[in-house]
This record gives sequence, structure tokens and C-alpha cells, in this order.
Amino acid sequence: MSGRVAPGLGSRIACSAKAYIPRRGTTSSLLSRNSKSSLRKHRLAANTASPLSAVLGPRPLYRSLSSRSGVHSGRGDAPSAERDAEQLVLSDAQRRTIYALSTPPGKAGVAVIRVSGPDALEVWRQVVQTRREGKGKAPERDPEPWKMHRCHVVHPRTQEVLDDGLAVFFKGPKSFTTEDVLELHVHSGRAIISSVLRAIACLPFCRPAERGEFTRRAFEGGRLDLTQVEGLRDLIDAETETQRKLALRNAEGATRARLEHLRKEIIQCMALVEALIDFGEGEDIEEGVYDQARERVQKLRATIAHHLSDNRRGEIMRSGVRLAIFGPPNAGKSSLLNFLAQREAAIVTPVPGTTRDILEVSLDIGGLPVIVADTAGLRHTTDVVEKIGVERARKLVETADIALCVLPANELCVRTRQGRWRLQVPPSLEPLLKLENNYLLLTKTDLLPADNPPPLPKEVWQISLKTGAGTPAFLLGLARLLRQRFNLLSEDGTRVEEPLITHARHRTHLENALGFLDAFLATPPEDVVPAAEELRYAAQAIGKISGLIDVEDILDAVFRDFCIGK
Ligand SMILES: Nc1nc2c(ncn2[C@@H]2O[C@H](COP(=O)(O)OP(=O)(O)OP(=O)(O)O)[C@@H](O)[C@H]2O)c(=O)[nH]1
Ligand SMILES: [K+]
Ligand SMILES: [Mg+2]
Repeated sequence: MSGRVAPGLGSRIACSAKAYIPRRGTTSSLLSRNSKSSLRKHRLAANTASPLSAVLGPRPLYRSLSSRSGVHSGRGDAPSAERDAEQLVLSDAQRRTIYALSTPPGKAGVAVIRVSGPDALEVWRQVVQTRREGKGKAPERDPEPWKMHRCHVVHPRTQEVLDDGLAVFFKGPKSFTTEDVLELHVHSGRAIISSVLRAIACLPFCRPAERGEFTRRAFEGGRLDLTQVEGLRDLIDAETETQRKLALRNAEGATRARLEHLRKEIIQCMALVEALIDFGEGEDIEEGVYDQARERVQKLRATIAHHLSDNRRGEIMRSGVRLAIFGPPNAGKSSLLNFLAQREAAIVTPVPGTTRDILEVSLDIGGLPVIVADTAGLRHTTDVVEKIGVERARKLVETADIALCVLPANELCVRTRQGRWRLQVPPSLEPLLKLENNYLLLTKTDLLPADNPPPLPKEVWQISLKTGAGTPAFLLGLARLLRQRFNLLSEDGTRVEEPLITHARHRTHLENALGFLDAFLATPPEDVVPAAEELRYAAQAIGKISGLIDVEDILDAVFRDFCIGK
């Protein structure tokens, strides 16, 4: 099965009708009947939805809706009442009961086969025989939900016992997908798993799940928003403590709540401006309403700008800090990589120009995910292959989150005429060393003259990979530096502000929102209608992060990376 999730589903999930109905007693009540109708007229002309459309009704926000009307895309393509009604009818094919192995295939103690959909209970009736049943016992009963049952898993046609295991039935909506869910816990072995899957496949109302389809149904059921879905995926992928913490926060809905707070605030500002459209300042409503809205938007703007200027901490933490090792040939770069990786990952020889390509190793340094890259020694060369390597190395250093310039101490320490020692950095490296994220590491300190050694700069790490001198201090210092720059905890263990943005996708939408807020602030006060529109777009941009609005285009991208059974 390809990476696509539930073909066709994406275009059919539209915002539910509820998502477009303002809650009673909120902003809508600010407007009189007349003003509402004139507003509506304006909107029809502008072919946009109500600015209040972003005010949400009670959950569930995401319904699995079938519609032939296709995608709502772009700015405010308001679904008509007819379309909404049509959307409430589910297509049977779409809502079929799905099943998949949810644990990795192979030999292990337990394998979990998950079934979700309207016929999950029927699947239970057909393949699960609880141990109290059998000859002469009471007839089959439906399971007590949310309780593990010891059972035989049987073939629905032949009644052959396939395995002895456990089964649990989750009654929707109190389940992962919000549908009825059945989990079969059987022994994990190739033959057992395939026989159980084949048995379920016999049932005409079931079909195999697509990648991420269980999670997608949880999203459609309103149980998870997109930031939670992403968090769940990151949680499964997490390899370090920091990644796990960050992902769990997203999965548990902390990001969802923070974004929702921002969005609601924008909507409230919008309601203030809206109220002016028909009343006009100084008429029925309070003086200074517009100024009040502007002031609040200015604050919001500052908050969003603050989140955006986070040095991409959240994104870097999620994907790993990209650390580049660079320097002249034979400086000991590959030796350093091997030391950090604790294995012979790169080739090390006394021949300058040994490394030509970029070699990356993922490591856990002080609890942080770090992708360490070894590069070709930087030097002028006529060798075609090495030239490409040097070019790649330069590019990598420029784009890395952090870079270590490795220099052999013995070669760079030169004696001046006055007999003093001086550190001489090759002029070709100077521009790279000036980059903000680059740090210096002197290696091969064992080769410095033993008698009267040159004084090395204190602020620069110095190590010998031959004797190990200086390596503990270097490792501690590197871990501290990484934590200072990227961690969620500061050095003294107190919590620093957690980055709101953990995905490039979030950043894009927040940047858009900021743009719309700026456009609002730049609009002259007399242009109330376009000003209100800018605020609506800003709210929509934030809604897109959670998937509240116009989600179709991003759904596939989010669910694609899940495995089948999740
Ligand atoms: N004495 C001493 N030798 C070292 C040290 N670190 C590395 N070397 C030696 O220096 C030589 C070059 O090491 P590499 O790790 O291949 O250096 P490199 O910077 O990766 O070299 P290129 O890939 O050719 O650019 C090897 O013979 C290493 O054994 C050290 O701390 N002390
Ligand atoms: K070398
Ligand atoms: Mg090398």
C-alpha cells in the first residue's frame, strides 16, 4: 500500500456544519437582525464566509462527513446549508470496519490486532469465544466493554481455534478512534498473525486499514486535533528524552490549548470590529471599541512574533540538532566522530583528504538528539571528487544548527620571532569561524612540545584523542552548550519557556497569521469591513494548525508517515 491515507477521504472531510455556527450568547448577539443581514449581503458580494464562522460550536469539531462537493480551499469558501446536510450522510464504503496488526510483525510475546468501525462488535461475535463458552455452556454474550477477556480466537467459518489469547472491546466513543474498537491480543508469530488476519478478512464488512487510518478516525471523531496527531507520531518516533517530552506535550493537547487561546482572542477582536460595521462608533455601542480591538491585536501580534523568534528550538529538538564537524584535512575530524559515536563509523588514516563525503551519525548527547556530521577536510584541491566533498562540507557548515571547527593544536601553534607561542588559524577558515553557531576545538594536544608547551586559549576546548586528555571536559561542555541553546530545561533544572512551534507547518501558518494581523493594523479605521476580514484570515491561519479549518490539503501530509495499524 502506498503512503496515501484513505484515498478520497481527505476531500470529503469538510468542516462540520457546527464549526460555522456561532455559539449562542457570543459575538452574534452583538449584532442586530438588520445589521446581520447587511453583513451577509456584504459577504455574499465578497464571496466569503461569515467572520463569525470561526467561532466554534461544541465538540466534536471534526465529523467524518461525506460530500460530493469536494474541497473547501482557500479563503472562506463557505459551505452552504444544503452542502452541510449532504455532508452529514456517511458513505458506507468509507465507514467500513477496518482492521490491522498494530504491533510490529515478527516473533514476540504478544501481537495486537486492532479492529475499528461500526461492525467491531460483530467481529467479536464471529471470531472471539470467551473461555466460559463452548459446549454445554450458556450461549454467547456480548462482551463487557473496556474489560480484558480470556478467549479463543476462532475462524468465523470453520470455528477452528487459531490461538488462545485476550480480547477487549472498547465501546465508542470511549475508544481511541471514537468508534467501536476491538483489540485481539494473540501470540506474536507469523502463522498466528496471518491466520487471524485472514479470518477477519473473510468477514465481508471488514477491510484492511490504510496507513494511519486509526489515528485519522480519531481525528475525524474530534478526539485529536492535528497537533495531537503530530505529537502522537513524534512520540512513536522519539529516540531521546527531550523528544519524548516535547511529543507528549503535543499529544496531550497542550499545544492545541495554546493555539486555541490565540485563535479565540483574535475572534474576540474580530467581533469588536464587526460590531462597528453596522452600528458605527458612537452610536449604539461603546466609544473606543476600535481602539480597544487595535490594542488587543497589537498584543496578540507581539505574542505571535515572540513565538516565531524562538530560534526554531522546538523544530530542532524534534528533528535533532544538526552538528557539523569541519576543519582542515587530517585535523582529526573523523577520529572525533568515531569518539563521539563510540565506534569506527568513519575511516581514519594519516592520509590528508581521507573523508570526502558527508557521514552522519545520530547520537544522544546529554539527552538531546544530535545528528553529528563528519565532512571532508577544507582545502584547495584539483581532485574532482574531493572538490565536490569540500563544497558539500562548506554548505553543510553554513546550514548546520551548530558547527565544531576542529584544528590540530600542534600545527597551528607557531612561535613568533619574540619566542612566544601564537595560535594561527588558516585564513580560509576565518569566515566560517565568524558564524554565530561555530565553536573551536583543538585536537592532538599530545603532539605539543612537552617542555614549555604553548599557552592555549582557555575558552577553546582542547583534547587529545590519543591520550584522552581533555575529553571529559569537552563532552560536558558540549552537552551543556547544546542544552543551553536547544533544551527545554535550563541548566539549573528550572523550566524555560517551552517552544510553541515544533513543526515547520506550524511556523508557516503562524507567519501567515502575523501577516494578516499586520494588514489589520495597517488598515485605516474607516475601512472596517476589510479590517474585519484580515482578522478572520488571521484566525483561520491559526485554525489550520489544529486542522479546524481547510484541513484537506494537509491531512495526507500529516497521516502519511504513520505505519499501518496506528
Ligand atoms: N597524536 C594524535 N593523533 C591523532 C589525534 N586525533 C587523530 N589523530 C590522527 O590523525 C590522523 C588523521 O585523523 P583523521 O581523523 O582521519 O583526520 P580527518 O580530519 O578526518 O582527516 P581528513 O578526513 O583527511 O580530512 C590519523 O592518523 C589519526 O590517528 C590525536 O588526538 N592525537
Ligand atoms: K585523514
Ligand atoms: Mg576524515
